[in-house]
Amino acid sequence: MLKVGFVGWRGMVGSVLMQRMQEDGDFNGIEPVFFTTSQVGQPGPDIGVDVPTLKDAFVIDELKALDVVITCQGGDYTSEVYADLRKSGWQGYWIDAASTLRMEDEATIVLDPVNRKVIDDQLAKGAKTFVGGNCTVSLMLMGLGGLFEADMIEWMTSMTYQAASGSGAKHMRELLNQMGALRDSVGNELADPSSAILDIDRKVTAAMRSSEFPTDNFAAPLAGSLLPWIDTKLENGQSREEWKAGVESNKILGLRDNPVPIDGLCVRVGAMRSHSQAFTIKLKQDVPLDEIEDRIASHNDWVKVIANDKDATINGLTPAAVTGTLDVPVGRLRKLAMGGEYLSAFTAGDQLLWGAAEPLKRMLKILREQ
Ligand SMILES: NC(=O)C1=CN([C@@H]2O[C@H](COP(=O)(O)OP(=O)(O)OC[C@H]3O[C@@H](n4cnc5c(N)ncnc54)[C@H](OP(=O)(O)O)[C@@H]3O)[C@@H](O)[C@H]2O)C=CC1
Ligand SMILES: N[C@@H](CC(=O)OP(=O)(O)O)C(=O)O
Repeated sequence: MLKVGFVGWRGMVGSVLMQRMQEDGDFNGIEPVFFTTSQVGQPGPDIGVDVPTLKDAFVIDELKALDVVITCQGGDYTSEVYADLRKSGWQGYWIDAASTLRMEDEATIVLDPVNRKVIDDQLAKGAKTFVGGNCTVSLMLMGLGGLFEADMIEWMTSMTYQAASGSGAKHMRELLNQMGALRDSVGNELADPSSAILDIDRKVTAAMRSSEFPTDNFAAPLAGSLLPWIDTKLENGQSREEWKAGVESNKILGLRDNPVPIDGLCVRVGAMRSHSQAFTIKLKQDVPLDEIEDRIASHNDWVKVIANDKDATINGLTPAAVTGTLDVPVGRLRKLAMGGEYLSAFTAGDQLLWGAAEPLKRMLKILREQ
């Protein structure tokens, strides 16, 4: 029976992983061991079977006893522990949600509905380190996998609309507090249907710009606004989040020698949980729209083509519609005015599921099936 250690199980990604593993009975047939960086000796989570008390996630000898480590603890933890654990001679499987190791040669980025063959090839070569991809990258590939599989894309841009949850729990709370502060700043005016909208607008803008407005986490107003920068700046002017689109997608697809150029702008918006993206896709050829729709829809069990009309779009192609589901709707599919080789598309998906927890959960399953 595989002895599997879980680190970071009570964080946002980790909690979703626990929930999904319980739903699918994934704790049956493994020996789970739970770790912590802050609560050593406290009871482990309730997963329906007895588990030992929490172990210290920094003790290499405890980790060495495991066949598999799954960590959703974050990049700092990976940086602190991974190299020492490997140096100690540990030959187990490391499955990680953090970005730290993604572009390392020894790491395979996992998204098995898209790159099962790459994963199997790496396993056959003895690979032991498997990392989930960036959330927007994984969701883009789940949505457009059919076009990549058919080698139809010459280049593409991805313009993202990323939810507060991508930054963590504290940011989700801050977004709600910002929304509440804006609403409270005009409570009296909203109660009076005859109050002037320009007065409401002026007061809301003043509240947003006030030093009292809660911005400790985002460093700027997000509610009622947006933030066109995510993560740190690279020398070429890209944000790190934008850089990941090209390098991670091509690594996932195994296209290192002949990469598809993918670039765009990453924007934080006031959605709670679920990222959206708008794509401009330059096709290699002018392919009819119905063939494009068929290829997208038939790629995997979760992608759904949404008809390019208003009702279907606003009911099925939004963060509100997809949050908490594994669905990856793709819509707004139409040829752009630039010509028949230019395609637009829009997708939304729950970044805590396909964007984070689900690929890790499925990687553990792949290891168990070996
Ligand atoms: N958020 C996202 O959408 C995505 C995140 N990732 C990556 O996954 C990793 C983890 O991210 P995320 O889950 O957002 O991180 P969280 O901040 O939610 O959790 C990380 C750790 O914080 C500790 N912690 C401290 N206080 C609390 C509390 N009150 N409740 C829960 N946990 C607490 C826990 O460790 P302990 O029990 O040891 O104290 C927990 O494991 C990161 O590397 C991130 O980049 C990847 C894709 C998407
Ligand atoms: N950066 C993503 C979330 C995330 O954690 O990404 P990564 O796993 O690539 O660090 C966001 O802010 O929405």
